[in-house]
Amino acid sequence: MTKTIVVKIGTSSLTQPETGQLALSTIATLAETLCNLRRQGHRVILVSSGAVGVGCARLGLTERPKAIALKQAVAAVGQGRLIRIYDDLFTTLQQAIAQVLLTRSDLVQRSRYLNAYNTFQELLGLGVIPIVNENDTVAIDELKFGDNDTLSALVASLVEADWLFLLTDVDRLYSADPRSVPDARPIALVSSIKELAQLQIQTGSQGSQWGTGGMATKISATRIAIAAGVRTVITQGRFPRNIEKIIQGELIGTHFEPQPEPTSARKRWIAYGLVPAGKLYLDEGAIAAISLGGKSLLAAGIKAVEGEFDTQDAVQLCDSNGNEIARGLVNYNSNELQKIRGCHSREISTILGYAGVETVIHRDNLVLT
Ligand SMILES: Nc1ncnc2c1ncn2[C@@H]1O[C@H](COP(=O)(O)OP(=O)(O)O)[C@@H](O)[C@H]1O
Ligand SMILES: N[C@@H](CCC(=O)OP(=O)(O)O)C(=O)O
Repeated sequence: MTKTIVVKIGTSSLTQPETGQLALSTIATLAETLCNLRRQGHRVILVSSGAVGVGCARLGLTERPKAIALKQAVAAVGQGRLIRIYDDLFTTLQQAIAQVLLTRSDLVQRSRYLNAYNTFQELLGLGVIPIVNENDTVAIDELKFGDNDTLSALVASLVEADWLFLLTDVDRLYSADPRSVPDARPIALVSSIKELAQLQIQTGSQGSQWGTGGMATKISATRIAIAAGVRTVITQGRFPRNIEKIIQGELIGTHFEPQPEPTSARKRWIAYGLVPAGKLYLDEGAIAAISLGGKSLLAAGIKAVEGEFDTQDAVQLCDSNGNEIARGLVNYNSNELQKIRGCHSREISTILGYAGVETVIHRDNLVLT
């Protein structure tokens, strides 16, 4: 049966740790593996990091630049070389590829989100393997994916993939970073988002020398993917052939079971496509009503409002410690909410001087995260 498979490979797997030069044999084996999957009839998307790492190697820089403009310039050098190498390898294997460079704002606007969806469908329909990266050269700080783990999960969610493979330089997820905690416990299977939270994985502060987010971004990406119904696997990039073995049923790496009832496409867009413009801090009653009762959010349950936002913007809903519980589209802007927070819905028209809707966020526009 045809499956949609998204594979994300990180800089740490694409490059040699000592020299920063490309790990050519890994990339070639990855290309062969993805071509095999295509020949078996699967639809394949590759999310490839490496623009900054390859750009650094090309320019003789020995560490990842911190200054934004330099990083963007280096990414422009590296992305061209990276795609050239992929094109050479895939062309040898008679497989067409496409370069898809996305920015965060491509997913914010609903029309552009749907446009990205249509383009992926068209490419997959043509039998092409899209090779996706963040458009690092133009991405601005306030509006970027920041790491390709998140980008790959959003792409997997967008195309409703069956599988997401996060290829990295460790063989699986551990209870803590195995580099600094040698007796960290390996994890083979995580069967729900709840179990993932209960495991309380320690991720340290960052990843390998060239990687961006370390394991922390892989875990948050996994949450996005499994909520969208995508089976996710964290495994070692050095052995790309394992992807085929895993699809055939071998338990290699760490497997995350998808949520049985995935969140709807529109709610996924609200939760992960949009960038939240503010925060609403809720009282216990409101938290119980939205998370257990499936209710809409009313003004009475809002304790505090943070940020400046407009009607229909996305906001985060948090408990008093700032932990996010849900996201949603607001029916009032931040100025209005400052005035009506904590008030009963029937008081809204008196306070604002005009009649507004009863709910601050209707349950159809509210997603538990
Ligand atoms: N709990 C954990 N389990 C496994 N690896 C972890 C964990 N916490 C941190 N890490 C580190 O995350 C690194 C992989 O992340 P990163 O360098 O960003 O890779 P990539 O370039 O593949 O995205 C590993 O090298 C490992 O040291
Ligand atoms: N877009 C950046 C990669 C960002 C990123 O997430 O890197 P990595 O942690 O190696 O997957 C690049 O191409 O260098």
